[in-house]
Parts: sequence; C-alpha cells; structure tokens
Amino acid sequence: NVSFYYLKKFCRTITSPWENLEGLLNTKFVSDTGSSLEAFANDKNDASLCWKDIGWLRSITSLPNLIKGVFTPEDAIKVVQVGVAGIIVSNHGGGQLDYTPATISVVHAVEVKIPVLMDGGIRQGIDVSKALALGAKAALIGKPVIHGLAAKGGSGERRVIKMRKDEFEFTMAHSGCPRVKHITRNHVRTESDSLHSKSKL
Ligand SMILES: Cc1cc2nc3c(=O)[nH]c(=O)nc-3n(C[C@H](O)[C@H](O)[C@H](O)COP(=O)(O)O)c2cc1C
Repeated sequence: NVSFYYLKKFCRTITSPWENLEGLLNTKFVSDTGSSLEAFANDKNDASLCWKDIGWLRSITSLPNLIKGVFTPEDAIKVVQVGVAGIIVSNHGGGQLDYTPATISVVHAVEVKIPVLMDGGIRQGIDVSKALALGAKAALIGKPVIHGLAAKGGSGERRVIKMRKDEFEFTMAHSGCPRVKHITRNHVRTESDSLHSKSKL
C-alpha cells in the first residue's frame, strides 16, 4: 500500500534525530515529561508579544516584514496601521486550534492596500487559482511539500512543487487566463455569492 509506505517514511523522518538542530539543543526525547524539543519550542514562545513589538521587529531588519496568522478584517486593519509589507492569511495549517474557518473562506474579507498572501489547505494547483481569484497575491504550501520530502527527499519536494505548478497552469488554460493578472473574482463562486443571487430572485 503506497500511502502506508509514505506514512511510515514520514513518521521515521519526524521521529529521527533533528540533525538540523544538532549542537544547538539536546535532541533527546523524554516521553513521560515531554521532549527537550518541546521545552526548546516553549522557550521560544513569548506570551508577552504584542502589536508594539512589530515596530521593534521592523527596526532590526531592512527586509520586508509579513505578518502571518491574520484572520479577520479587524486584525488586517491593525496590521496596516503598524506598517508591515504584507499579510499572510493563515490558520497555521489547522495545527493550532480546531474549528477555525478554512482560510479560503475568509481571504476575500481581508481587503487592504498591502499584499495579502494565504496558506492552508492548498492541495492542488486549482486551489492556487481560487486563492488568487479571491484576492490573494500568492498562495503558500506547507504539508504537501513535507510529504514530498518524506517520500523522496529533495527530489520529492521539487516534484510536489512542479505538480502544483502544472495543475495551476492547466487551470489557467482551461479558464481562459493566459496571465495570472487575468484571474479575477468572477472566476469563482462562493456560498455567499449564491445567497446574494438567491435573494435577488
Ligand atoms: C511541521 C510544521 C511546522 C510548522 N511550524 C510553524 C511555525 O513554527 N510557525 C507557524 O506560523 N506556522 C508553522 N507551520 C504552519 C505552516 O507555516 C503553514 O501555515 C501551514 O503548514 C500551511 O498549511 P498547509 O500545511 O495546509 O499547506 C508549520 C507547519 C508544519 C507542517
């Protein structure tokens, strides 16, 4: 069974020693009291982080800052006020809190003048088209790339990205969009569009 094989490979990857962190932290796993990796992650999370810290972040780099995890129009307005280069609409791949809405269902509501990117649940090239049609400048991919890496290493990652790119181009060709700029809001219909058109009848 191919998927079981990939799953086994994936599990082996995530439970093997964290070679990229070798020498930076103790990679020993202690199952009953939590791993040292967990302690490391907790140590890096600062619960006192707040909006004013964005100004400090901007002051220490000339690179463009993007704020990820924005989900509501209210937060998007705050992000614009603190002056970053862009927003990533994200629910962190659903990994933080169950029952958060799918990002594809909220991306259209984040209407700001800075670029809006989105991630979460991009599984086929057509999902990229949907995200762009709903106002995103770009769609980002998380877990599928990791699955490619687990299955076949670097070539697996490249293969996943190529597949998504080919599917995206296929979608564009079949919806009459020779260029990305030709993808418009009219290329998708959402549940709320259907409700509006019903109420007009
Ligand atoms: C192994 C793994 C680790 C992640 N770590 C972080 C993280 O430290 N911070 C964060 O904001 N998002 C993190 N994410 C979420 C991704 O950045 C991204 O938002 C998400 O994977 C996109 O959704 P998708 O996986 O459905 O494509 C992580 C995701 C995975 C799979």
